[in-house]
Amino acid sequence: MESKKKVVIACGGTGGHLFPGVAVAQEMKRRGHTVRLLISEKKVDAQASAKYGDLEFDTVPAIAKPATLSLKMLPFLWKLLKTTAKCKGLLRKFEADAVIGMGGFTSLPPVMAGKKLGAKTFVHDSNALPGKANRLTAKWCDKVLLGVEEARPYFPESAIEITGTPVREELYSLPAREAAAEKLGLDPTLKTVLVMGGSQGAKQLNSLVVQASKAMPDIQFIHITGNFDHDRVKAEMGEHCPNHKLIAFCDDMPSIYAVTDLAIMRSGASSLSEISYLGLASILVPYPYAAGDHQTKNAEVFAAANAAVLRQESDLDAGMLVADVTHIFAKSENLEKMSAASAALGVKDAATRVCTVIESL
Ligand SMILES: CC(=O)N[C@H]1[C@@H](OP(=O)(O)OP(=O)(O)OC[C@H]2O[C@@H](n3ccc(=O)[nH]c3=O)[C@H](O)[C@@H]2O)O[C@H](CO)[C@@H](O)[C@@H]1O
Repeated sequence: MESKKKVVIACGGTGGHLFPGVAVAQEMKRRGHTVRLLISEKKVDAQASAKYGDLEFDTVPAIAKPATLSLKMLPFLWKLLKTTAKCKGLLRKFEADAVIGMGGFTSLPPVMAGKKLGAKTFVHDSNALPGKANRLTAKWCDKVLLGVEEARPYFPESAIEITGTPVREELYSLPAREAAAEKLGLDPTLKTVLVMGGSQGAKQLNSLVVQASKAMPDIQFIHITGNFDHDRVKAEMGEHCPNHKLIAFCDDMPSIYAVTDLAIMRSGASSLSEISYLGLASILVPYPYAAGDHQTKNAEVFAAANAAVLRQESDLDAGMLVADVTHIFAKSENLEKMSAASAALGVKDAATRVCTVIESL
């Protein structure tokens, strides 16, 4: 019989790391393993993990490496060592057999601690252009699990497993559109556009969508602004916008996706794994300041497959957004083709694939 393992999943820092970590935890638990998630002390992690009361979380300090070699490296290295020592304590107490880091420098100390204690170590990277922390960690960990083929050239071939990026189990089956629309205060019969800015800010995109929606009164918009930008967008929208609903942060993505016909969003890897899992069409506007412009690389995968329209924020105006949305909705076959292309990029069994690799070592 398969031996049961104790697995630590390091997934702090942003929703893009946390939610795939939750997805892995849910599947490992379902298979009878014991799991513990390490997240950061940031508010965003506390907010995003709050609804997963059946999972066990510990916090470790968030670590960010300075962009350039400077004196700032000294406090970074000190924090790295201190946090690794703290992680060693947590891992010893938990008697971890395996540690998987879901990306970002916040994942580095737990995986380093796991390596020092002789646990099996893994990193998962969901992006087409992998992050620096994962490229560093991959040099000495047992397996590198990738969300997309495009990341393959950045890692040692012998360590690679292509798994896709897991989505949380509540997305496996969505509520009915009518029920979800009622819950969200929307009209289920109207074409519905989801706007999702991502964790790092989408001020300009948020403003452009507000202008664009005013020109498309027959289409309804459900717009996640991010906590930081909600009041500004609300003020900008003004009083009478019956077709445009704002949410600061949503802890019920299944309902949101159940009513979505088209998404206008950043191209963070986790959001992309979700829309492809669900076969949703999109207009992608990469976050312009993402490290190495990796969101453009993510979006290019979707645009090349005709699953999405790719627009750079610097070139975009409200008129272009109106034209894109109008064109996509003009014929049902436009949306159907994009949706089918999106679904073809989705990896339905990503959680199973990740867990099978962890179990195999
Ligand atoms: C700016 C930046 O560098 N962001 C990076 C960050 O993702 P970042 O956290 O910005 O964004 P992602 O799109 O990857 O993930 C967002 C996640 O949050 C969820 N969500 C979002 C809004 C909300 O109200 N409720 C909610 O649950 C989404 O469903 C999704 O699961 O890590 C990703 C994975 O390495 C990268 O691809 C992104 O480029």
